[in-house]
Amino acid sequence: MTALKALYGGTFDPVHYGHLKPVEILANLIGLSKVIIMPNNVPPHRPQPEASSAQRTKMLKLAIADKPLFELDERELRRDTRSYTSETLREWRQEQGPTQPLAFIIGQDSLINFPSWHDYQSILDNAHLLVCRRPGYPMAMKEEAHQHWLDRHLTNSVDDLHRTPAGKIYIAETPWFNISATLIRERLQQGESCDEMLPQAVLRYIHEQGLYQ
Ligand SMILES: Nc1ncnc2c1ncn2[C@@H]1O[C@H](COP(=O)(O)OP(=O)(O)OP(=O)(O)O)[C@@H](O)[C@H]1O
Ligand SMILES: O=C(O)c1ccc[n+]([C@@H]2O[C@H](COP(=O)([O-])O)[C@@H](O)[C@H]2O)c1
Repeated sequence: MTALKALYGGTFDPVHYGHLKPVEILANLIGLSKVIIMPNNVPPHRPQPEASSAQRTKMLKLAIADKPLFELDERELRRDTRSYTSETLREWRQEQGPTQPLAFIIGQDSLINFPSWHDYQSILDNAHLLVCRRPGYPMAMKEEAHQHWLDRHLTNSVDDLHRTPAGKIYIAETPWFNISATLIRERLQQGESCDEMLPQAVLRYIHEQGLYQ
């Protein structure tokens, strides 16, 4: 059996424990030996981040320096156009061949908005979706047609993820972490502590660079 490979895309402005901890637990639950973190360059569905791509990448490097589970993929940083996941996964699929099991990791909030993503249907042609739970977001889709789409692709079987190349959605029983980059940026701006929310090395870098003031 070929090992399932998983890509974890995000804006990471900044990276925090709400990104890292659920995914470490997910990796244990379903047997992922690597998670490839991929910062976007031009987020498709939100304003440009406060930190530059170089600063967000540096923060990711600091966050994963002592975590061998994670490695970094900078491919989206080399594109100046919007970082559409469908394009990235098409390219990754071509590199990995048609039978390699591939997955894209998202949080529950991203799943709810997933049908608004560019060419979203094609994403499942190239990868599975692995979803981490997140507090404050519903588990049901907003529109009935999208709920049917979700139901058609849902699986509870970890074996399915490892044995098929793409096309399944797996909602993992990961714990809730009530942390967001927005909350961290707001707290830092108000001079409030964020010590428990992100790695110390990332926090030090934020202060050194004068970010989020
Ligand atoms: N606390 C969390 N629990 C589970 N998933 C999360 C959490 N925070 C972020 N994610 C997921 O990580 C991915 C990257 O998220 P992103 O970089 O936008 O972080 P964010 O905290 O949501 O940022 P912002 O507050 O700026 O919108 C997304 O798929 C998102 O759903
Ligand atoms: O392709 C799209 O249309 C699309 C729309 C929204 C988000 N994404 C991707 O989903 C990941 C999480 O997005 P975000 O904005 O929550 O950081 C990140 O890799 C984004 O580039 C992709």
